[in-house]
Formats: sequence, C-alpha cells, structure tokens
Amino acid sequence: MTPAARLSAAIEVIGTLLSERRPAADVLKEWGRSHRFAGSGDRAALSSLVYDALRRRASAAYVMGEAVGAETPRALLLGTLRLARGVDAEAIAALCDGSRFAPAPLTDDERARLADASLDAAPAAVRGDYPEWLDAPLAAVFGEARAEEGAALAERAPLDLRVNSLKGAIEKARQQLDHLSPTPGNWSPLALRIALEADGKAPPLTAEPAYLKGLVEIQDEGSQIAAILAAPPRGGQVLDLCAGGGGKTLELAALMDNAGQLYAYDDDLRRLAPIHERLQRAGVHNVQVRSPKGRGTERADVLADLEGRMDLVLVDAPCTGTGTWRRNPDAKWRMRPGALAERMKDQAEILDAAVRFVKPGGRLAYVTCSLLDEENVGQVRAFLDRHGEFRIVPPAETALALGERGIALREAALERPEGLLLTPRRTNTDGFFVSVMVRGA
Ligand SMILES: C[S@@+](CC[C@H](N)C(=O)[O-])C[C@H]1O[C@@H](n2cnc3c(N)ncnc32)[C@H](O)[C@@H]1O
Repeated sequence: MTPAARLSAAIEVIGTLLSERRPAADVLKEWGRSHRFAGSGDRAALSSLVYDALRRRASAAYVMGEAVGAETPRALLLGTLRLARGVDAEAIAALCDGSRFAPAPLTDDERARLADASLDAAPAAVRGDYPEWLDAPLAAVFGEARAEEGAALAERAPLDLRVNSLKGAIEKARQQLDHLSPTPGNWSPLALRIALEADGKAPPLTAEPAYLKGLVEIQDEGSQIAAILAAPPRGGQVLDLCAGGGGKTLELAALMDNAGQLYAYDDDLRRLAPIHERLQRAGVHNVQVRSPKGRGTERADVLADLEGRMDLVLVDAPCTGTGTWRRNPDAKWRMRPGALAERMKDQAEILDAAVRFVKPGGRLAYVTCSLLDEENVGQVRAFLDRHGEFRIVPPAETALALGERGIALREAALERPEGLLLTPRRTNTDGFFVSVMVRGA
C-alpha cells in the first residue's frame, strides 16, 4: 500500500471506531481480516497511525477547527500527521492528491489550518489531549502543569523490559539483546529500554530467546519501581492480592530471591490464568497461586489460612488506568465518570479486605496506575480514617528501597505525604502511585 492508501485506510478505521465506539484493537483486527492483501508492514503502519490519532485526538481536531465528539475522521488524521508526525502542510497536500486510494485533495481551509497548526490559544484539555471532564481532577493534582502532563501521556510509550535476576544479570540480557540496542532504565536497576521503530512499531520481543528462556519480561519501568518500593522481605510471607497475570508477582519473587513464600491471588480466574506458564518460564519457585473458587455468596475463602500472617500485602488495585494512556489511548476517550466512581468503590473494598492478612508490624503497599487523587491520596486518607491501626511510611523512607536512585526518584516524582506519583512527564514511565502503610505492632 502507498502512504496515501494507508492514510485513507486510517481515516476509514477511525470512522468505524468513532461511530461504533469500539476498542481500537478490535476494529484494526477486523480491518486486517477484510483486507487480506495488506501485508504486515501495512497493518503495522495503519495501527500506528490510528493510535497516534487517538493519542492526539483533541489537539488534532482543534487545529482543524473541530471539537472532540463532533470531529470528522479526516480532520483527525490530517491534524495527527501535522502534530504527531511533524509532516508539513505541503507534504500532506501531496499525499492527498485525490488519486485512486488517496484521500481527496485538501480544501483551502484545511491547507491554511495545517499551515498554522497552533495550539497556543487552546484550553488545557486540548493541549493535554484529555477529555474535558477530567480537567478539574487533573488540575487538582498537577495545577498549571496539567496540559504538559497530558501531552507527555499523549506520546508513544517505549518498550521496557525487566531483567529476571533469577535467570541472570542485566549484562547477560544486554548482550543477548545487543541487536536491539537496549539502554538501562533511569530508576530500576532491572530495567532495559528498547527504542521503537520510526513508525512506532516494537520489535518482536516475544520471539527472542532471552524472552523465551525467562531472562527478560515485558514490564513498564514504573510498574517495576512500584514492586521495588513495596520492598518484599527476602524470606518473608507476602500476599499479592490483585495479582492479575502476575506482572508484579514475578518481580516480587525475583526480589525475594525465590525464598520465603509469596501468595498470588486475583478474584478473576481468567486474568490469573497466564500466571502459571509465566512463573514456570521465569524459574520462580516461591509462589503459591491461590485461585478463586465458587461464585458470589458461594465463593470459598481460599486465603483464610493467611490471616494475620503477612509481612507484606500488595494491593495493585483495579483503577481507571489514567497513567497508562500512552499504551491505551482509546481508553482515555471511552472513560466515563461512572467508571471512576466504580473503581473507587472497588479500591476501598479491596483495601479493607487486605487488612486481615497484615500481621502486626507488617506492611500494606497500595499501588494504582492512575493519576487521580480520588484513587490515590484520597483513597489512602480514607483508609487511614477507617483503620487507625495503620500509619503511613513516609515516602522518603519508602524510596530508600531504590538506594541512591531513590533520592533522585523523589525529586522527579510528585511527592505527597501519602505516597509518590510517577508520570511520563516526570519520570518517563507510565503513571503509577505507590503508598506504603504499616500496621501498628
Ligand atoms: C491493576 S490489575 C493487576 C495487575 C497485576 N498486579 C500485574 O502487575 O500484572 C488489578 C487486578 O485486580 C483484580 N481485582 C479486582 N477486584 C478484586 C478483588 N476484589 N480481589 C482481588 N483482585 C481483584 C482484577 O481482576 C485485576 O486483575
């Protein structure tokens, strides 16, 4: 396919996505099935254009004189080429020549708007490319910097790897992945970062021997930091209460050097399912997976024997995922206020449920990949009001888990008395909030 034909395809896909309000991945997959002639390069380029357009939806529409919700797919793609790809008005005009498979020629108005393309007078929600209704909650966290924070969240995310110390040191992984030019992370001593290709495509990491043998895992550096700051004690008893597919479980196990006992639970059996194969690949031996049994009121208490015994309980809570918008740009436009209220309710319930497992003197680490105070500091404050037996571990102390790098991390992150907030703009990671509390002895 020519670049112009790819642009036409992206306009078509965005059209379907906006009118049917379906996840981008589904619409792209469907497009691939009905356009068998398109090669893998075409599909990757198309997907990258579509995701870039979603990342920059508000600003791309704005420069073309349109508003989110009422924008045309064509305006979105033209604005994206200009803003996200830096293609100038003349080059865009050359692509849109009206030939077979190419978009129709630019109108005079489109050409003028693309030549100007200024966001100087745009409101924060446009400059930061986030939904208008989130302006007040983001202003409460970031104040005047909310547009810059949003803009950093509208960039592409890098590919981050965590080296599994149970299988080898970082140098070994660097050597094995030398052809991908990995660079060390800024904060996590376990992180390697791999640059994306020009069109945003990531190399096929899961086919690499280093991945297949469990030496590296795909895990954002922010997520890596969260598990490090939770500081699982070597030889201790640890419960990962929201283990999901086990991203942090695997890291906790490695940080514990395969010693002590780590229990992994998630109340969604399907989410937990991949953990078994991942634990095996990573060479982890200190994890007991506790799968949920039964439904509703019939649900068995599969964690009863852990009551009052844990040195650390990690609550990696379900959240709005606002910190991961770089990776899920369509989620940011599909998010509704009701979802925030629901997640807040879930988080409070899970935190309350975690209490019974924490032994006196034990710690409770609360993590979200959200940027919103409602899910972060607000949730922690409300928990402490309900549970006077817990107190905050000062973030300065929590950061010590990273050694000297912890000092720099505190400076870079947004530090609040309740915890640390990492963001793409501040720490060049996904957005993560980490708070550690300790139960009185
Ligand atoms: C942020 S995800 C966890 C990600 C995982 N820890 C990782 O690092 O890959 C949150 C998880 O919480 C789970 N969850 C939701 N409600 C729960 C509950 N009441 N008890 C335990 N897990 C719950 C969800 O199924 C989801 O897998």
